[in-house]
Amino acid sequence: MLFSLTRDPSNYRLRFLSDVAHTFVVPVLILHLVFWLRDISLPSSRLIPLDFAFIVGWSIAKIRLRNVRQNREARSLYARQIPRVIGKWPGNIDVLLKMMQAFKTSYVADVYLQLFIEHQCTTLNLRLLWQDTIITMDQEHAKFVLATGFQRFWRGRSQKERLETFLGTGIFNRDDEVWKMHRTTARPFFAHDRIRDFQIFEKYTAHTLSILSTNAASHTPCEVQDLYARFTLDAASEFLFGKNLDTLSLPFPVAGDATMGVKGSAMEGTWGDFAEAFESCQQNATIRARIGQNWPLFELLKDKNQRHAKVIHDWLDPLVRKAIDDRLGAHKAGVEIPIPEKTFLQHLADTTDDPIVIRDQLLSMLLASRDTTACVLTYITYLMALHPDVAQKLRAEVLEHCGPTAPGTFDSFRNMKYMRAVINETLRLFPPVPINARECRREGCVLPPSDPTFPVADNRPLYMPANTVIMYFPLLTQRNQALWGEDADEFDPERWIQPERLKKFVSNPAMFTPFSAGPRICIGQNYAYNEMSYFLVRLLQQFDRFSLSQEYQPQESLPPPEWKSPGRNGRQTFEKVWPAAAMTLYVKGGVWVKFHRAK
Ligand code: HEM
Repeated sequence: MLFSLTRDPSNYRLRFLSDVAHTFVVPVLILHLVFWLRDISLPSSRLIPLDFAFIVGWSIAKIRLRNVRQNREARSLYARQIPRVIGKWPGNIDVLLKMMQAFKTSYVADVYLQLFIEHQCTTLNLRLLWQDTIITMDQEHAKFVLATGFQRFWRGRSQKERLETFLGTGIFNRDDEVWKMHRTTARPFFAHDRIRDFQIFEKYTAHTLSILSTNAASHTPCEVQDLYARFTLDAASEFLFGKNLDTLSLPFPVAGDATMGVKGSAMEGTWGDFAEAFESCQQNATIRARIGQNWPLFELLKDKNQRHAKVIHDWLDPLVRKAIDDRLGAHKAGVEIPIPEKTFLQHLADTTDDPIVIRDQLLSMLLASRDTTACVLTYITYLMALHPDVAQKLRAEVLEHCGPTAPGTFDSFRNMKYMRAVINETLRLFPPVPINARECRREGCVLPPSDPTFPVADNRPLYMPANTVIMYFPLLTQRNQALWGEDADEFDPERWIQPERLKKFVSNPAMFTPFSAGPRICIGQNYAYNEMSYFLVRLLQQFDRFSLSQEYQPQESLPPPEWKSPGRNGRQTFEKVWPAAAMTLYVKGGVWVKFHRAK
């Protein structure tokens, strides 16, 4: 009974208390039972230290036993253990503290990259607080987890616990049958003819560009991360539930007056409340992941996502209620809307009566469509500001295929090779999901041979323990010099065009997986390419230069000087913004950019 209750991800406190009981209470009970059976009685001055010593001894024995079991299983599979980080303090507490400190100022994912370099391997066991936690930047291991060994992994309990209050039963937070049900429901809405209708993109692109034009006329910079998040949210909300949330009409952060929000700029009003809640939930989920499975210790009395989840639910619940009422009304009147004319929300309301399931699925879709696409557009704008030659070349291609006023079409996107190259190169350097995780199911397994990043002396494959989290890093794999060449950190769209360089990726597609891979590959990939291409065509028809306005960035969002100190390498030595990750990639403090109208 208790076991099944602790398996429900919303009972994370109970699960944590049960773990605590197993560690501290069970050994003491056993010890006292032995004393009682043997009729031994000790004064508490001796009993308490004895209890303590027994708990320590019990825990050490459990860890040793686990090691023995894992070694035995690894041997039986002709595999070896994943190399382990060995800190100076028990439980690698020193490593954990060092990592937590480094997270505050380090370049995105650099904490992990340094560990890989130090240990000269692409897959490592952090063993933080005696818990196995595998990290990998190995493209072969990530491919196995996501695709070829898909059946052996799932999102697992720890990920669901972290996200339950925020994403609940939505597609990102479920496995097996519920996940399949969500995917089957969503798939028809991403069919070719649905996503080739660009009217919605036109409407919200026009609104976004009118805002940019007003700012450009007064030479005022714009905070693009916030602007693009509104563009993608408004477009997605109309696409998914036929309703304009109209966040593009709400007040914007003011240049020179903006302060730091949870991720980007702080905003006010109802949009500010929603954005703050949305971003806080993502931030909390990331902090929980860093702490590991003992995070409930810090939230025993208060779930830090509860308040934020309520703000988000208050936004979505009326929409869900209306969809269910409309469906009931239509049913009574004997009206049946054909599937091609239904919105995703109407379709969801037809498949279930449960408002919570509908809301959770909507929320997952909004998260998927807003932050990811906005992230790519933000980084494209940033990179065009750093590389005016790329902006010029892209603009020339846009004018060649669409002229100065015609909208982009599906066929023109297919022919705009440079556009695709710029988008892919941005996705390579700044994948919107830069870090992700899965959990090995109840049986351990063997990972395939490592990629060629580091020489490996022992040829035996690595053993992946059961019920263990594995974190993988598309951002590190996609910047790995061993796979991409020495210029892996440079922004160079030509690598997607020059046949010799493109060959690398064509013969080894697992080195580029911004949309993930395998059965859970992104369902909105084509929608996203279309939306980004559509927007870029319109943007470049009107604007030809973009300049960063770093003087408007909040001071604490500027890249820290130590990124340029000797011994540092990679993009951090020349980055002009602070990329950071909280479920999705973003720019700390947002990006202030001046747009220059084409003559
Ligand atoms: C540049 C834009 C995008 C990128 C880079 C991206 C990336 C990803 C990635 C990496 C995953 C896998 C996450 C995981 O398994 O943990 C994913 C899943 C998903 N994406 Fe996207 N995405 C983008 C845009 C979109 C859009 C626009 C939509 C919908 C409107 C969407 C809908 C989804 C859904 C529903 C899933 C869950 C699939 C499943 O679990 O079966 N994505 N996306």
